[in-house]
Amino acid sequence: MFLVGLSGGIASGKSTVVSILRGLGCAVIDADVIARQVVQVGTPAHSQIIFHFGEEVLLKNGELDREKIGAIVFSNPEKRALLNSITHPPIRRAMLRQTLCYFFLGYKYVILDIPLLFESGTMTRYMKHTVLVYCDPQTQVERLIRRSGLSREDVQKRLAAQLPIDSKLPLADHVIDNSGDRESTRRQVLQLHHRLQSSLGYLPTRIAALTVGAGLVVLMWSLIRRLWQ
Ligand SMILES: Nc1ncnc2c1ncn2[C@@H]1O[C@H](COP(=O)(O)OP(=O)(O)OP(=O)(O)O)[C@@H](O)[C@H]1O
Repeated sequence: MFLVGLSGGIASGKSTVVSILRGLGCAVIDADVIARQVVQVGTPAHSQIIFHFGEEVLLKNGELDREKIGAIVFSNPEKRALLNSITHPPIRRAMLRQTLCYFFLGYKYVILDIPLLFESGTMTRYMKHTVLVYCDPQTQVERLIRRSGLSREDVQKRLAAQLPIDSKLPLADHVIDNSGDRESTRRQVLQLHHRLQSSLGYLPTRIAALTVGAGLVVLMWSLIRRLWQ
């Protein structure tokens, strides 16, 4: 099995592409969903965040006020590093657990949908392939306005706070251009899926796992034989 990192820009079409991939039966791990799960009420990360950031970052129902925490860490790199040091280890563990599940289920590749994959600089090294869901900046603005109802000015501000999507183009192994209609995107996703599915990149981990498994069986067998003798 091998890992495929998928990312894009705000409203570039990541969810659209992921839902096509899921429809094809692909294994997808959503980093955003995991990031929410690990800070749910009652989790160790939730308690640590209250300890370091105070109860003022909570909503009335005890959940974290993501907007408030976002505003704090946006302007304070130390707090951002602190928050990351609390949340990243359980996120990594959960991703690893899900990846192993898919491995044992026999999937050839697993897609990790990571919004800041290219910005993180470290995650790409674990990926055999990286995919950028691209959308030309003008279409991106129009779709974001339509989806959010924000003014053009606010949308431009949001986009300016992110790495421009064009600068991610040279960083990706594959690009799905979602600037056109949904059918064109679907065709590109199908092509990519066939390419990844027919790749032999999954063999090294399978062979390694089979070798370890066979080694364990031999070890157990010789232990049992010794006990019987
Ligand atoms: N090919 C397309 N044609 C028309 N509209 C599209 C297309 N792809 C996506 N959209 C619309 O654009 C908006 C953004 O798409 P989507 O939610 O897939 O992007 P995203 O990258 O997951 O966004 P974000 O990360 O900001 O949540 C949605 O309203 C979606 O319906």
